[in-house]
Amino acid sequence: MQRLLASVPRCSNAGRRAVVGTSGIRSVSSAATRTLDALEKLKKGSLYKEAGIIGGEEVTLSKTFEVLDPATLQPVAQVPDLGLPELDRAISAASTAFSSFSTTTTAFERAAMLNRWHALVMANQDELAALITLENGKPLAEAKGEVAYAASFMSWFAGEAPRAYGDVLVPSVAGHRAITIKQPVGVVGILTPWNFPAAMITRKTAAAVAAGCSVVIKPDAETPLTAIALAKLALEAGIPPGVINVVPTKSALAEVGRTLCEDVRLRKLSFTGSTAVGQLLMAQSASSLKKLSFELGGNAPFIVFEDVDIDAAVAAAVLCKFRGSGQTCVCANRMYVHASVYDEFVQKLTEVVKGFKLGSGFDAQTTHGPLIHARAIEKVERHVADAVAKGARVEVGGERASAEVGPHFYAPTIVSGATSEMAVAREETFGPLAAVFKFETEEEVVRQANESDVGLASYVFTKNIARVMRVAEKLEYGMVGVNTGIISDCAAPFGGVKFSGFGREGSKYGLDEYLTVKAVTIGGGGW
Ligand SMILES: NC(=O)c1ccc[n+]([C@@H]2O[C@H](COP(=O)([O-])OP(=O)(O)OC[C@H]3O[C@@H](n4cnc5c(N)ncnc54)[C@H](O)[C@@H]3O)[C@@H](O)[C@H]2O)c1
Ligand SMILES: O=CCCC(=O)O
Repeated sequence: MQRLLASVPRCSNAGRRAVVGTSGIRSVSSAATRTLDALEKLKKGSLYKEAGIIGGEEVTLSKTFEVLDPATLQPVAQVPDLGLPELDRAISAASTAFSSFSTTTTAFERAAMLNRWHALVMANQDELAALITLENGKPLAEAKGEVAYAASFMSWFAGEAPRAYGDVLVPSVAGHRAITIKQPVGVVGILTPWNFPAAMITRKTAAAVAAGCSVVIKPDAETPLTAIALAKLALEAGIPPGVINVVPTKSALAEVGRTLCEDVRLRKLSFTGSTAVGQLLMAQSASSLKKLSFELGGNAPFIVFEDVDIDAAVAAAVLCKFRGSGQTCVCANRMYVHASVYDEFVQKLTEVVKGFKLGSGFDAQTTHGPLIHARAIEKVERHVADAVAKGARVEVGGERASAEVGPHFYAPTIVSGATSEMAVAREETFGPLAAVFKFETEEEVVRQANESDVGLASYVFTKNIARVMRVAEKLEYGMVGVNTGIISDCAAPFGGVKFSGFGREGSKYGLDEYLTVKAVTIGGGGW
């Protein structure tokens, strides 16, 4: 604690309110004190751990890496920087655990474990949310929502575990009988991003546990604390040691990533993150031919036709675009609005965004937190500058937030007059920039929406049911939200097409990612 306190940059104007830039967005600048208070409280609890988890044991190392609060850049933890020797131990522990877990537990027992894990996570919702806010920066209320979302995958897959049905087949060979059985795929490597420190882990891990697999999780180095806490609660819930292992690493990221791909003791890899890293992991997995599920980047179109309730479309756009300060893979990236309602939509959206309050996620007044790192800010800046240079108009924001708010804040921004020549049309911003495009016809907007190499989420707003079906069928995306900006649901399959990857998470399809189908053909007759 002393070590961390000593390196904290003290906020000279703690408690004062600031008005950000020219945008009129108000924010709060007592973040450093709030982070320290939260940290102190977390350290008194049982979930804050600076350790890897291997075979059920906490693993520490003298070599550590620093975890920062992105709102203030204060160090909030020193986590062991594990490397290949510890990864090897984790894979061994997972392999040993798999032998017994996959054969000696029934699906009902695994469901009971998942339900107990769910109960413990929800009982510790506040503490887990504080960990998420500490290392990711999202507002506490949003972090609490993420904890509930993360837990929903535990109860969902508890329900799915006993439903790993096989089939009775009708063989073409006389005298044969045949069935299929589904079996756990084996040890799974799980690589997760920083934007949902809890939910991206549980969406994969709960399905794996339901199927009877064991896992080795490599959390993002920006947000390892939540992963460690979840693994501790899994042990408390009775999930056997070695079934869930967590290997935090920073300096050995490339080697650990490569080993997770190449090691044949792992039979599956599940990754959520950027397309570029997904391509690297797929190439590295060629030699081991393991099963892969990749949920990669998006560039979501958000289409508003002229026949909608504009207030409802604006409310949905706000949630869809600015959740996590624009750092979710399903955030709207290109807003296409029909020419006849364009001005009204832009004006109403701008009014709402002007009311946002940037600041520490621990401040109850904060509506939007920081971006995760400097590269994220630079990308938003590049997209805004490019759009403005090509003729877009900044309606609100358009610049970094004032330094008083914090080093990683970008003012939530709306640009109108966006066109397909702009970088924001082709690349995912992954930040708080809403680019609004104008369109005239259904045909034109569907063509523009599909002019993307990725295909994760898409959104359509219209009251015309025939148009809903036409457009939903034509959109080259894995997910289509109709008259809603929120599509994330444990019951619905989550995943993309094209360069957004493959595989589906959550839903009745999510379990299959962790199972293999075996055909059992019985000859010999006698029946
Ligand atoms: N689909 C999502 O939920 C999601 C989440 C985070 C980031 N992204 C995408 O990534 C972009 C930028 O985010 P970023 O800067 O964190 O991206 P990044 O490509 O640097 O990292 C993404 C993830 O890949 C991991 N990673 C990086 N190199 C690796 C390697 N050699 N082996 C194994 N794992 C490796 C990182 O630890 C991180 O978890 C965004 O614009 C977005 O498109 C998507
Ligand atoms: O960012 C990736 C996941 C987003 C979600 O599950 O809502």
